[in-house]
Amino acid sequence: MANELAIRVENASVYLGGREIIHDMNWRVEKGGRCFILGANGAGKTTLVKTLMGYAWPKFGATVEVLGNRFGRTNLVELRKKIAWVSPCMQQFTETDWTGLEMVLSGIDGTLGLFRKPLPEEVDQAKALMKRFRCDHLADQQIFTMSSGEQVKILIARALLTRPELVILDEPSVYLDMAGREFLLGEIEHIANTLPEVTIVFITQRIEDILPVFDCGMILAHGRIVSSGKREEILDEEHLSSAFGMPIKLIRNKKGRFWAVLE
Ligand SMILES: Nc1ncnc2c1ncn2[C@@H]1O[C@H](COP(=O)(O)OP(=O)(O)OP(=O)(O)O)[C@@H](O)[C@H]1O
Repeated sequence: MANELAIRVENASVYLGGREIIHDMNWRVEKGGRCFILGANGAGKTTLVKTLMGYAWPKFGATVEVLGNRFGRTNLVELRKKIAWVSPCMQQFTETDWTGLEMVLSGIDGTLGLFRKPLPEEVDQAKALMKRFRCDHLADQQIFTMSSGEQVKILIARALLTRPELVILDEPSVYLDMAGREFLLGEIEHIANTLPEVTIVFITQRIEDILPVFDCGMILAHGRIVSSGKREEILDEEHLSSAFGMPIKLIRNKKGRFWAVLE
């Protein structure tokens, strides 16, 4: 029997501002999969995520199915509660007087903001997650006063509070310094190793961020999948040089991570 799918996208072309941004995309991710999307600026990564969230729609004739829910026949508000999307662009919603703890707690109902009094056990869970991501000292600090890296940690803690079935990490390390990034990647690896039932999509423009636990993926360029499949097969110099439009050499470290250097 075929494995169940968490994501099924077929014949999807997405237009924004009158321009075709995603071109006739076909993509599948199995439930419990750990999948990466690598692409340069403007490749279409965020547009693809917006399509999965139902914020952007492909033209007629496409199929988008997420966690078994076929778009056009499903309640997107309910579906979004099962998806944790962590994106630096969410920070535009954080310019408020919410504190770190309130922001994390808003994850309970998948809303940006608190619309009910949380239960004591929900507060405990939120505090435990903040501790795990080393941002518990930010509980009473207003979000807009935090650094970008601190905000990202808060957003990740918030995302996990929803107990999601699908986690989309949209360039989560982009604002972090080197130590912060390595800490975050370690936590992501831990999540990937301890929550086998959760599907994780990791989006990045940095090759070195793709941990070996993300064993399959795609390289996206100009709204098209230029290669997809097993991590080891597609992260090669030829594919990467073509996707980023420059000659790239790869160095592989002992833990199986790749580092790009210019030729
Ligand atoms: N609302 C919009 N209207 C018109 N064009 C858009 C819109 N949103 C995105 N685009 C264009 O679509 C292309 C892909 O953008 P997208 O944000 O999906 O790329 P990305 O891979 O996420 O890039 P980055 O790594 O820079 O965030 C870009 O050329 C962008 O200008």
